[in-house]
Amino acid sequence: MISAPGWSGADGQGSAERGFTVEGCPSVVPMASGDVTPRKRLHSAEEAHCCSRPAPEGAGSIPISEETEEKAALCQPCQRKVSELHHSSLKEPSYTSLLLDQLQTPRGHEAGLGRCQVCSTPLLQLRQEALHALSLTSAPSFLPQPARITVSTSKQMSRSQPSSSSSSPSSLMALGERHRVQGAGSKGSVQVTVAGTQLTGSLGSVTIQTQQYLEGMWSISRVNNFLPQPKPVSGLTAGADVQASEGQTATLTTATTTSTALTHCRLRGHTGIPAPSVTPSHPPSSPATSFFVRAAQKLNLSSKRKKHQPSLLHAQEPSIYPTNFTGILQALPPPAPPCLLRAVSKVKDNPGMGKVKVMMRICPSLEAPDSGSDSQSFLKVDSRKKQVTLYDPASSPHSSSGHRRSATVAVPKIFAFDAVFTQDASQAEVCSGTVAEVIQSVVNGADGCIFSFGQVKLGKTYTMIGKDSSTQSLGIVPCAISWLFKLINERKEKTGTRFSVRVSAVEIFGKDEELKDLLSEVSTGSLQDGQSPGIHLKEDPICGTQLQNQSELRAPTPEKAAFFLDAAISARSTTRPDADEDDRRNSHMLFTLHVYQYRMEKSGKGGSKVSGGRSRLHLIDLGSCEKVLSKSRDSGGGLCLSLNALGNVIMALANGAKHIPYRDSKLTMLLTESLGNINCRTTMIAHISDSPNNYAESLNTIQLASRIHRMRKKKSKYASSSSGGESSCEEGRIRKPPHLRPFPHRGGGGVEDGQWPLDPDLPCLMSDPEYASSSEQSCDTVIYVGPGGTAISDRELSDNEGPPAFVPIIPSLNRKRSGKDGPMDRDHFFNATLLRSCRRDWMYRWQ
Ligand SMILES: Nc1ncnc2c1ncn2[C@@H]1O[C@H](COP(=O)(O)OP(=O)(O)OP(=O)(O)O)[C@@H](O)[C@H]1O
Repeated sequence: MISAPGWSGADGQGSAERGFTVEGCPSVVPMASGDVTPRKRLHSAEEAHCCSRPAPEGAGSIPISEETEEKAALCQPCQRKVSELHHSSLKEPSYTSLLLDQLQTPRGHEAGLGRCQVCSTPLLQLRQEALHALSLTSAPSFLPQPARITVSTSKQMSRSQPSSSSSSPSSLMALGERHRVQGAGSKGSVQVTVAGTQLTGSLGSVTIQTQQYLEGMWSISRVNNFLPQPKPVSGLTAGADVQASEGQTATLTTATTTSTALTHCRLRGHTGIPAPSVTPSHPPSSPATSFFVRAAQKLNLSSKRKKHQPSLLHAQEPSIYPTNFTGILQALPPPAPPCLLRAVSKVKDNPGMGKVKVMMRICPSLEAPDSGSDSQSFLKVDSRKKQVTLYDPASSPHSSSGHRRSATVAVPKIFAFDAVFTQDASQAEVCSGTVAEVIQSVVNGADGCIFSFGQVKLGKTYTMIGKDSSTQSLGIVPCAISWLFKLINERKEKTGTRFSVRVSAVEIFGKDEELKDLLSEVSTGSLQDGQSPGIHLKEDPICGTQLQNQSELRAPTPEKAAFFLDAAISARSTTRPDADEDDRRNSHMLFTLHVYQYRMEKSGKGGSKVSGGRSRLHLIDLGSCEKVLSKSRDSGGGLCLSLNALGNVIMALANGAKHIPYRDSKLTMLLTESLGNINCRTTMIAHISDSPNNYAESLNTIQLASRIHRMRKKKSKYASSSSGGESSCEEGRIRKPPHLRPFPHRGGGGVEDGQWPLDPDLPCLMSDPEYASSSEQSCDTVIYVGPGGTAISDRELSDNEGPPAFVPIIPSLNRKRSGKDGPMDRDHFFNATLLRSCRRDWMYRWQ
């Protein structure tokens, strides 16, 4: 311990704690600290010896660069002490390390070090002075003397040195202390503090200069050559992980920004040149130096990485689920097909609602390559005509597949579909060909449904979900998520409509068709609650069969919706490692995107009305049909009952049967609307194999698909549970685009005006006699209005993250009006639901 005459340790604590800046006392070397309360010291008896000079107002720290000034500020014993320390250091280099050690003494231990009884200068300061003098007289390569650290911010400079050159802002700071710039405003400093024992005897902290903080440009000051001079390098050496290799922890603190902002920083020398880099041939001279060199390299590298590949950083984030569609959608979302966005501004005729679109995907056979010629001979595709021609391999003269040839040559069977995707079709082709139109309908207010269908292991899940390994392998569900949000954003910008998207995911699994809420774990955070007891199908007299109590979680971004997809896939029973063939065959996943939308509109009489509603996009990955299409139920050993029931429903629909056996299975109950209701735009993707060995199964699938393709949907006896944008009219008669329902207007005008003033692209449906059809009478009502019918702003809306409450039709209202206006009068219905809405606590938070 160094001691000096005239030193007392009594009052050292306070000033040591507070820092070293002294305001209004030129005889004391000011030290950099923003926390100083120097006026206390001015009033002390000791400070009576000091001259008084008022500091500029607001000067947090007074930079001192003139050695003579520093000397003059000290009393004579102190000056002697400084030169004594200085000479000792010059004589014995190890003495410098000793001084540094003492300067890094934790603050709590400084109480006993004391200060000069004449001028109150702390002993620590004298040591720093000695080291500073040493640095001025030593060679530039002198490394272990970083007692002075340049700390500067533009704000500081402007305050404390309004007329001085900005190139010399410097102040002193005790090592090991964190420096906070007081009142730095928009500009501040960042200090890297190195904690740990290995740096004893060397630098403990360095402050990163933030001269161009506003521009996001950061730099580290090279202090007394602490960081090596910048040298041209051929390449950057990757810095080892600081924490791991050095056993040190680096913490970043800043007065005005968070530590994450540092990832944007660019390290530069204090002259503004590029960040210092070192060649491996110049090894760092001390652990501290090497630490900061590596830190600088690391920051520089991460900044470059971030600049060039911003999204990949996110993609690398590991998923907590087996799949990571969240990451791929965030980093590399699939480009939207041009037709998707083109249609945003061109909502005109909307044909095709009255039937299920059927597309055929031919899956490459996993068999030996020589079977390719067989495939050519039994299956021919005309993509332009969208036709598939099947030749019975048994009757083919070229057959080499072991099929027994029949005596007569069978007539080729030709089937036409809405699209045929060959073995070579990419996922992108399939997705854009199937998804775009359905999404447009959903954003326009109708329901949509896409489902895959086919025999075992033909790529149904691959088509619907795909793989998360690349954008090219994404399936329909992730693409639909990404494009739906894109379309919503376009629509939002164009029309001012506000949207909210929610997600639900349900599995029907097992031969008993159990229902499982695949998102219950996410919504409750509970692991054991995968099979929600509350989820069930409910028969509603107005809306038909509805799924009740499933989790419906808000997805403000596509990434969030993809996160729910990851969660749902993970919770699905087929993801279990012990899932067998039967499990896979009997597992159907219904992933639904619920789109809520509304907009305020001016009505003709100076009032306004709110229109909106809900539409849903059902994306269904069906299980496999194993001999499901054979004539009798008994013929299939591992028969999937759900799909058998689906086959029966489709047959009944295609044959125009009066009774459609929807209730035979939960799956068909859920698909009732999608298959039978004209208000839902449905697309089926049937899968067949290109192997002649699967001819029988392929023929069955194609025949069923063809029936569905010819089938006409009918007006449902139930009201659509969606907003019912699509008018219930016969196929071919639809001339109006799907539409949102108007809510009751405020202040006149509105519904009865028959006007739709805001969106010229959307012709008014209110004048259409078919508009007042069952489709507009939803049994689920979305609440967008507050008390008094006023619109709720984004800020006012709250979101309990729960599913929207089910708002049943009030039976009395229904009875009262049914005789006159059909099942229920439109305005009466709206008023009823609006009344309920006003009482409702929950609201949606809009994006
Ligand atoms: N077009 C394709 N391109 C590349 N791989 C494919 C393709 N179709 C299917 N596969 C692969 O074939 C395998 C089986 O596909 P998938 O699981 O999607 O079939 P599935 O019909 O859903 O099966 P299951 O009968 O079990 O429901 C998967 O590994 C999938 O990646």
